[in-house]
Amino acid sequence: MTTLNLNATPQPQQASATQRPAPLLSISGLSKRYRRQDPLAVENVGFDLGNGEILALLGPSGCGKSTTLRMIAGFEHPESGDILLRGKSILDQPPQQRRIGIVFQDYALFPHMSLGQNVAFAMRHLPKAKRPARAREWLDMVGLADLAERMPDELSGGQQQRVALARTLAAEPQLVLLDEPFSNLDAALRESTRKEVRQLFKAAGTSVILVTHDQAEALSFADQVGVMHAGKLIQVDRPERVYQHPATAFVAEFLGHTNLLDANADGEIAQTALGPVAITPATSGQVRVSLRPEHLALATAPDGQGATVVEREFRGHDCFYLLEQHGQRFCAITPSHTLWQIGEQVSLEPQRTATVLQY
Ligand SMILES: Nc1ncnc2c1ncn2[C@@H]1O[C@H](COP(=O)(O)OP(=O)(O)OP(=O)(O)O)[C@@H](O)[C@H]1O
Repeated sequence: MTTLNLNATPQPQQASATQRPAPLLSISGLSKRYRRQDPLAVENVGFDLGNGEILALLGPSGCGKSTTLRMIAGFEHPESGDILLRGKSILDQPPQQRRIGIVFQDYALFPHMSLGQNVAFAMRHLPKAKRPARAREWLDMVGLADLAERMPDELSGGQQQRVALARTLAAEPQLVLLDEPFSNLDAALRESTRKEVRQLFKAAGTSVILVTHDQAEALSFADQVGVMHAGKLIQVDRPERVYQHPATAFVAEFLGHTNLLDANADGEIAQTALGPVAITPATSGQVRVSLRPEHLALATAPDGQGATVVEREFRGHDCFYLLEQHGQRFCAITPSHTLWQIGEQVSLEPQRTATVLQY
């Protein structure tokens, strides 16, 4: 288990090139506009992906995630920028030459072929005689070797998704792109499938880019999370860093509930509507900070003092509260062993360092 030191000095958003081995994929200044009258669908996007690394591109509908993926795959051509795979530009290569595997939402197995045939179909780089045995190995890797003779319509959605992955991996791609691959699965299956698929990629050492608008999926599946908004890549960092130290109010709010507080900073402390709060990075002047609801502690306050509980959502292991103090609203999440009722007076005590946001 990783213990987060929330008071530590923030690390740079991306480690410098000298600390990291040469990336598998390096994207710089990537922009795309579909029609002249439209705004840029993707604007000046850049990031690196290391060998065996999983990156999630996360953002709301229409922010440019799929367009970025389609440019990497070669289905769209960028207006500007470059895409380097193992140090060489692939912009002039057609999709089939890029050796990039893609898994879409509708995993589209060939309905008239057995699972074994579906997987073998992807292995055109191997002699025909070797394909069935190798197909079994890939199916074994996704835990479905016993079902090689079955037809796709004889499988559950999660099993079909695993076959689609086996088929993608069987082509031995340099990089795998996943476009919302779990969104057709029901909630319980989605969680278990994505856990299995992550283990599979890690075991195979596959480099992956996942596109999703589901923050829980991005945080649990990826080694790095890139948050996109209106065509721009706002922040790329480890999941715990983007959650604990969001760069902007948009990132903070897209990754979960937060308290956005206007504050007057003086070094490592800022004055806020909740009193003095420790902040990072140290700064001075008027700032806006993000304080997560689980970083606020509640305690019973005398009548007429503190905040009033306005809403309460009991969630089993914890409880989500909406509170009002001097006309301002705050949210808090506390363990459910102690519960406050709507209308009760509580004091709000910041427990952790708040993050100074960029405007
Ligand atoms: N073929 C197209 N022609 C014109 N505009 C397009 C085309 N494809 C996407 N767009 C526009 O480009 C922008 C980015 O779309 P994109 O599909 O990349 O977003 P996204 O983040 O993947 O969204 P979603 O999560 O809904 O798939 C949107 O404004 C969209 O309407």
